Amino acid sequence: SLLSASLLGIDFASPLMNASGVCCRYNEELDAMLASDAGSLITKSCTLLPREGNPEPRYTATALGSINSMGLPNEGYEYYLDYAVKHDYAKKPLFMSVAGLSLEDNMAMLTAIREAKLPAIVELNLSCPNVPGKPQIAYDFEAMESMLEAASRVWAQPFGVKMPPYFDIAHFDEAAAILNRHPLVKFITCINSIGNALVIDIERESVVIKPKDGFGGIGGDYVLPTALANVNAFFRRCPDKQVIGCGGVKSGAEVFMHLLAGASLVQVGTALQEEGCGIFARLNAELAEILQRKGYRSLEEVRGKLRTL
Ligand SMILES: O=C(O)c1[nH]c(=O)[nH]c(=O)c1I
Repeated sequence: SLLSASLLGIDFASPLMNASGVCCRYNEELDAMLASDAGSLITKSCTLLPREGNPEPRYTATALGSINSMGLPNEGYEYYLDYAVKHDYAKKPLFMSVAGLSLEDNMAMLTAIREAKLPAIVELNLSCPNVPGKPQIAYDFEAMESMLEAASRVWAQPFGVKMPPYFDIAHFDEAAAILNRHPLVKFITCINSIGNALVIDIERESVVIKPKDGFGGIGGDYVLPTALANVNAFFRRCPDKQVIGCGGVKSGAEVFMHLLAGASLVQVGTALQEEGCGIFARLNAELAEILQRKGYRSLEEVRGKLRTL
């Protein structure tokens, strides 16, 4: 149909899904995603053991988006593996986000998930910005290379990566070259939040989240142009891979922008957190209206068709 999409040869009724971290920590949230009009769903990034995460308040919405320093709160990988074992893959595809605190933890989780022999799609999170003392992997190119080499060896089947935003053409070039050296990396999700921003409330003359003196990753309107640039930069540099767009989606228009930039699927974070799962019916309808108005009959016809001047 008009909104059909595919990734790794798997079919999706809609290109839309949640961004990992939103509406996906607990079974009830994942079931709400399953019942929604999203084409697929992804679990909260998981660690070997359950984590409470950072002290609250650790998420705040603003007029232009959101700021968070959650600190990787999750139920531990076995909780999400249980969900993946029970999931009905004929209903809609399921992604698992993995964000171990070390290379060894990631290998242990990937081994356990591999041994479960499930059709779940793995998105390896290389960009968690809020674990104090842990620099995010994708800003350390040697660490990223090592992680991808180990994950390719251990997982030994297609997977994807969740990337932070880059802001320098030389960094797009180097990161893409590393990803292109790992053929099992079949999709790239761009972007994670823009890390370590600071939101100030002038009434209280204060920061708005407790962890890290108020420093946190931002999402929403703040990040849309950066997200589109990262989607298009990796789409241009990685012709053998697919790109999942994430960042600044709140209407059909931004979904359409991500598709033009090269996205195969599109994730929704801040707007989902604020509006709830009903957003997917609205976004599907708004996207369909744009496609019909412009005479497109499939997402294929739009993907990567961004014109330059
Ligand atoms: O603080 C978090 O839990 C978090 N927050 C984000 O904005 N992105 C991430 O990948 C993660 I793992």
